[in-house]
Order: sequence, then structure tokens, then C-alpha cells
Amino acid sequence: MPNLSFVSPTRNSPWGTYLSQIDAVEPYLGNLARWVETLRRPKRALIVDIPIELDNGTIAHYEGYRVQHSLTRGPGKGGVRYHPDVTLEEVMALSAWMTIKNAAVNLPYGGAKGGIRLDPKTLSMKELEKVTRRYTSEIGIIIGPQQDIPAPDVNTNGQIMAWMMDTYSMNTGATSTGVVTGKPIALGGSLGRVQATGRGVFVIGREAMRRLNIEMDGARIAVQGFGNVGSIAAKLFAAAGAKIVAVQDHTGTILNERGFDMQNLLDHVAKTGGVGGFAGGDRIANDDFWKVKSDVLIPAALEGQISKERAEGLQTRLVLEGANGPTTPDGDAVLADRGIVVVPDVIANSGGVTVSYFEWVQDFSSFFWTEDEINVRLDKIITGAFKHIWETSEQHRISLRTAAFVVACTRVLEAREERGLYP
Ligand SMILES: NC(=O)C1=CN([C@@H]2O[C@H](COP(=O)(O)OP(=O)(O)OC[C@H]3O[C@@H](n4cnc5c(N)ncnc54)[C@H](OP(=O)(O)O)[C@@H]3O)[C@@H](O)[C@H]2O)C=CC1
Ligand SMILES: O=C(O)CCC(=O)C(=O)O
Repeated sequence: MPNLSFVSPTRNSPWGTYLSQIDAVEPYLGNLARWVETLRRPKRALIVDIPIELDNGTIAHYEGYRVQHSLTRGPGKGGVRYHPDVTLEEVMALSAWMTIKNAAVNLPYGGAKGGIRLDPKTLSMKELEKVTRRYTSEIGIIIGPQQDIPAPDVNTNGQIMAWMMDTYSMNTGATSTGVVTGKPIALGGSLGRVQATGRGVFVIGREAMRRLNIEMDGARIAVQGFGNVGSIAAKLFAAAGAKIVAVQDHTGTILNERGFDMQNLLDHVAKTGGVGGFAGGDRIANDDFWKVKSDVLIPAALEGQISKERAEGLQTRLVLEGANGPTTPDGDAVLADRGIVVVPDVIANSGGVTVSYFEWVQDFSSFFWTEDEINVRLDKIITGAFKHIWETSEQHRISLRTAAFVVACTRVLEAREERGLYP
């Protein structure tokens, strides 16, 4: 592992996971491997202090980050996460996966990601707005429509993007819609962006199932995480004839062997904030989620969920990574041994950033597309990228993850080589 003085990753931590994925791709890079060290360190990492006055009059300090892992192929691009477990090391890994994802799909971006260590559920809307605006001002020195374009991730949404866009615009003295994506439609957002990541998970899942001869009609699907990505993917699979048999979030795990009534489940989550207590299924122990028999398992929550132990017990044919980094290297090795196919995050959840790219293009041209145009273009781009990765995997007899890294790292390092050596 490289000697970065400010992190001490373990093998299965997010940054350790990313580094082991780079180790796996290195033998397939030919002469470009001389540049591989570039991928093992972020180009730039900013840590910011965010002091705000809480509603009760006290001052609270939050720690925020923006990491630009690579700017080789274009501006930084990647979401912003609000979560109590956010660390610099986690944001580094998430930013690096953005570099790989953007290159795997051939979007003209580098990779970046941001985050603030806080629990948004404990803050009022006013406090959340203050944190967001201060964070945006602090990272304002490195973001911009041509520099680095944030977007939503865990616990962030269109409202937060609107505050970010407004703060950046006020600070620079010009309305700058292209500084973030995932904005509300009224501020230059794109139709289809809210649904895009879940839609992309469905589209890539459909393609992988076709290649593995898994019938969509009646296929059993289990979904961990029922937020933006998990709920929309589940809804689209159900609409295509699959059965959503298990769902899990922080409020519990629910099982229904016959498949949930999706509209009832979505209404329950909208009303109560989680899947727990849903009457249309049986509550089971959280650990039992990982033993539910399924054709497709979609982790759509956080990193590190499929450990070696959980991988040993999975009863599924296909893992479709809606979340970023949900499978540890030890878990990955077990799944490979057991013949369970993994469609990696960097292609499975690439629908979100692809429509973010469409949003950015639409903002620059001030010409907006219909939702149909967006969905057709999304489908075409990501199924094309998936096909290329599948064929690369067959050609080298490597996992889809390593194949995605071969495609992506080759693009990044070729660009690096072309840009030359001297300052
Ligand atoms: N939003 C996007 O466009 C994109 C998101 N992703 C990735 O998808 C994943 C989900 O993001 P998104 O849907 O946007 O986030 P959301 O905040 O909308 O939803 C996250 C979901 O995960 C659940 N969750 C969190 N921790 C756990 C846990 N330990 N066990 C079970 N459930 C848990 C949450 O439950 P609860 O509310 O109960 O905490 C919630 O249902 C992340 O890995 C993200 O990086 C990837 C590409 C783009
Ligand atoms: O839409 C984007 O720009 C980035 C989404 C994101 O953070 C991700 O794909 O993990």
C-alpha cells in the first residue's frame, strides 16, 4: 500500500478496498502501469471546518470534505454525503470510485466526492441550510462548473443542491446553474435525474439477467437500503414483472415470499420514513436478510455490507451493486469462489452520474430535453458500457469488477500519458 501519511486503511475499509481493486487491475495495464501510482493517491483533498449557530443558540462545528481524486479526463464530478460516519478516508474512496465510474462509462469527467460528518436527522431545516451554505462557501475555492460539480448522495437531495447552487452563485456574483447537478427542475435540473440511479440499476440488472438466463418475470429480488436508489430500482423491477421479496433499512427487515405490493410499500415508507412496521410482509431479524433466497440481491445502502461471512451465506445468483463499495475484498473473493456474479457499483449505479452529465450539458446549452429523450440516451450509454465491460471480462477471464477497472483505468492513464510529463 502507498505511504499516504494521513490515512491508515485496513484491507476491508473503503480506501483499502479501492487499493486492492487497483492491485487487481495493474497486471492488465501494459505500459500504462508506469502511471498506476497516480490512481493510488487523490490529486487534492480539502478538509473544512463548518461552524454554525444551532437553533438553541449554541455553536456547533462540523467537519466536511471535498476530495478530487482525479482531474485528468475533465472536471471533478461526484456527490456529497451527509452521514455521522463520514471520514476523509471514506470520501477518498468514494471519489476514486467516481474516477473509475466516469471513465468506465466514458463521461468526460475526473472523479470527486464530498461529505460532512453529521446526522441530518438531528438538525432542523434551518440548521441544515446553514451547514450546507457554509460548507459550499468553504469548498467554493475548488468547485465550479468547469472545476468540480457536486451532486446528491446519501442523505442529500434537490433542496440541498438548490442551496449549494444559490450560495455558489451569490459568492461568485453570477447565477451558475452548472455548478451542481441533481437540482430542482425550476433551477435547471434535469427531468429523470431523481430516478436515474435506480433506473440505471434496473437497466444494468436487466442486461446482466439476460446474459445469465435469469427470467425477469417472477425473479426474486432482495433490496438493502430503501432510499433514492433502492426504492426506485425496486419499483422498476416490480413493474417489469419481478417480485421484491425482501427489503431492509435502518428501521427493520421485511419479507414477503409472494412479493410486496410496491405501491403500498412506497406509501408506507413515505408516511413513516422506513420499511419497518410495514403490514404487507413479515418482520425478520436483520441478519436473516443475507440468507433470503433470491435471484438478484441489490445492496443499495452503504459500503462494506457484504463481508466474507455474509458472502458465505448468500443464497442468490447475482449481486447488483446499487451502493458504492458494498462488497469487501474478502466478500468478493468468496462470491467469486461460489460462482455468484457481481455487477460492480462503477457500472451498476452509473445511471445517476450519466443523467447528471446530461443535466450539466443541458445547463450549458440552456436547452432542455424531454424525459423520454433522457431515458433513451441513458439506456443506450450504460448498456453500451456494460457490453464493453462484459466482453472485456470474457476476453481476459476476469471478474466484471476487474474488467470495469481495466476499461476505466486504461482510459484515465492513456489521458494521463497524453497530457505529458513536464509542468
Ligand atoms: N443518489 C444517487 O444518485 C447515487 C447514490 N449511490 C449510492 O447508493 C447508495 C444509497 O444512496 P441513496 O439511495 O442516494 O441514499 P439515501 O439516503 O436516499 O438512502 C439510503 C438508504 O440506505 C439505508 N441504510 C443506510 N445504512 C443502512 C444500514 N446499515 N442497513 C440498512 N439500511 C441502511 C437508509 O435507511 P435509513 O433511512 O433507515 O437510514 C436508506 O434507506 C449509496 O452507497 C450511494 O453512494 C450511487 C450512485 C448515485
Ligand atoms: O450524479 C453525480 O454527479 C454523482 C453521483 C454519485 O455520487 C455517484 O455516482 O456515486
